[in-house]
Amino acid sequence: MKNILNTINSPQDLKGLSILELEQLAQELRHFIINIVSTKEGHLGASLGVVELTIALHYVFNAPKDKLIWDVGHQAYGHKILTGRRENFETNRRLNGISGFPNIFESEFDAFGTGHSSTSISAALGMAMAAQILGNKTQQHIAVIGDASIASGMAFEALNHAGVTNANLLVVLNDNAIGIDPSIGALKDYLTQTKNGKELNRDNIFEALNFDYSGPVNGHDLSKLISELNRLKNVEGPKFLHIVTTKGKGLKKAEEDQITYHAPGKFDAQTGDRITIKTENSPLKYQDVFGHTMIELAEQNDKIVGITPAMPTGSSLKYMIAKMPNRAFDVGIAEQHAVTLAAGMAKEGLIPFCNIYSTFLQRAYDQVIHDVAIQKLPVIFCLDRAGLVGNDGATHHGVFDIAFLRCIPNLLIYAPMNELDLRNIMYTAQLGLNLPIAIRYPRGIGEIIDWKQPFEKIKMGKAKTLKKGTVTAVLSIGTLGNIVNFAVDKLPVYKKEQVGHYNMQFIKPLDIKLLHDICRTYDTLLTYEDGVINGGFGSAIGEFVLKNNYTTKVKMCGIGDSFIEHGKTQELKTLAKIDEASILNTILSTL
Ligand SMILES: Cc1ncc(C[n+]2csc(CCOP(=O)(O)OP(=O)(O)O)c2C)c(N)n1
Ligand SMILES: CC(=O)[C@@H](O)[C@H](O)COP(=O)(O)O
Ligand SMILES: [Mg+2]
Repeated sequence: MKNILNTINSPQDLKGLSILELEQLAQELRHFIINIVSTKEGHLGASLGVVELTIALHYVFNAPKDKLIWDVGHQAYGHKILTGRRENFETNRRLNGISGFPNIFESEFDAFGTGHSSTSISAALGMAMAAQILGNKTQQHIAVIGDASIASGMAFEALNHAGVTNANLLVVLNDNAIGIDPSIGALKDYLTQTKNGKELNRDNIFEALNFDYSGPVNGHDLSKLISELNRLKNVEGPKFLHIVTTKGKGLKKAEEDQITYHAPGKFDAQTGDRITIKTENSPLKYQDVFGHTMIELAEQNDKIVGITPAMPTGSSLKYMIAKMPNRAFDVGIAEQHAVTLAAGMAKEGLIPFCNIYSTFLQRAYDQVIHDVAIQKLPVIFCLDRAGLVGNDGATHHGVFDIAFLRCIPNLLIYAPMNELDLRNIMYTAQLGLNLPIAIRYPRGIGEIIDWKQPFEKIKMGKAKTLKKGTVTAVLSIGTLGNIVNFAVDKLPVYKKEQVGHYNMQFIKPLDIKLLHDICRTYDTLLTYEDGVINGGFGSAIGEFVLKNNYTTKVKMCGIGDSFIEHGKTQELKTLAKIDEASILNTILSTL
């Protein structure tokens, strides 16, 4: 049989195909995605689930003239492959390769950049309203959003607004009943009832919001999808199509274990078996240290509760959710709610550990200030994925948190250098700090195999002197300090004596006494952080030096004033000059 996928270089090439040919194309597209993701890694289940939808949308609509927006964008692999990126799809998420998410700089077919969830309806509505204002009557606007993403506040805000406009907007709800972890909440229950034909005499929620609702439609039935999309194309105003799909469709293992196969790493393309590297006698991931320590602490202190907005597996709060379901909560993709929920609990005397990926906390900035910090509520924020996260790229790096949190009064900020520090700060925080604290730690494995040591209390605002010197002091924050240690070790002996290294631990409050000593001793301070230097930890040190009229030189090292793209974390560290070799060179340049 002739391969059809190889003949599709743009959606125009789909237009003349029969339904049978489109169905063949769907199978080829699935295999193509499976083959590449099995070796190059990336998000799998979501793209497999929307293969038919992707083909149907590109068959019925005319992108790039019509605007197609993929919420989160982790399901857009099929879209990328059909829109001229088949040949370089194997560079997906790699350094200098294509992005794992839609990106307006990559292709005119990517109508809007995504990565963080629940933005698609607002963006599509904005485009639809722009089209009206600009007198463009023929352009179509489609937002494709998942069942977990539509439950987020931003999506509700957009639906609420769209319903009182006559904008030409189509929202396609791709309902597979799962996010990364199973979807949660009353809306999920409602959707389940709708799918089962049991709406229990309720009005349809989406019709109540003034959308023209249709569905549920089997999202793997190409002819049904095409005929429904063709009908909706000619309906005026906001429209809502509810489709039902299976995440991971077409790969048995991915259908059976949808959580793991959201982004499974390398696997055998035929059997679906994951290729895991044996990790015996290697350190755990920071996430697992967090997850197990939560249980340990919660067993000792019954005031402790855990909160995650939709990342129980990623954050490892899943262990506590499984063991203590009444004290650990997945609240769905709801970062703002997660923060204020934690504030409410803290106000009533509970000790909430609110675990949020650094990048997703950006969503809840006002809540951190308005609901937590102003009221000095002792919420313990565990900011997972702080620093460079690697292949997810610019939308996901946790590089802004130090800069955007440092300016908030009443908030303590701490970065552990290793697992023991992480455990000890978690222990210390739950003893009672009377202030909120943000604990930032990176994605991935740590440094220490024997991490389960007895807890020790950490002194607030105290840095650790790792090594004394005479000429240059390196001031580091977090796990980057380990790389600085390696770099310092590589210095020639007579130069090594000149270099001091301080693990500052607290970005706020700074260890002022030690900083005075350091400024009196050294000619140059080198600050190292895995976050932006504009406004970050280095800026804090620079401000200290300026305020106290020291003449000490300060060189700030970290992420500069540009977005870091995708690639292996190690590659990105090298680009940002926060890898061992660059640190060594920078230190040498100051001696
Ligand atoms: C604001 C935000 N919070 C969390 C995430 C992490 N995240 C990525 S995909 C996803 C689940 C999305 O589920 P759904 O919308 O149902 O799409 P599906 O994967 O099922 O296609 C989550 C929680 C994110 N990208 N953005
Ligand atoms: C699309 C998305 O936002 C998530 O799937 C994210 O890629 C998860 O990142 P981790 O792999 O670091 O949990
Ligand atoms: Mg889903």
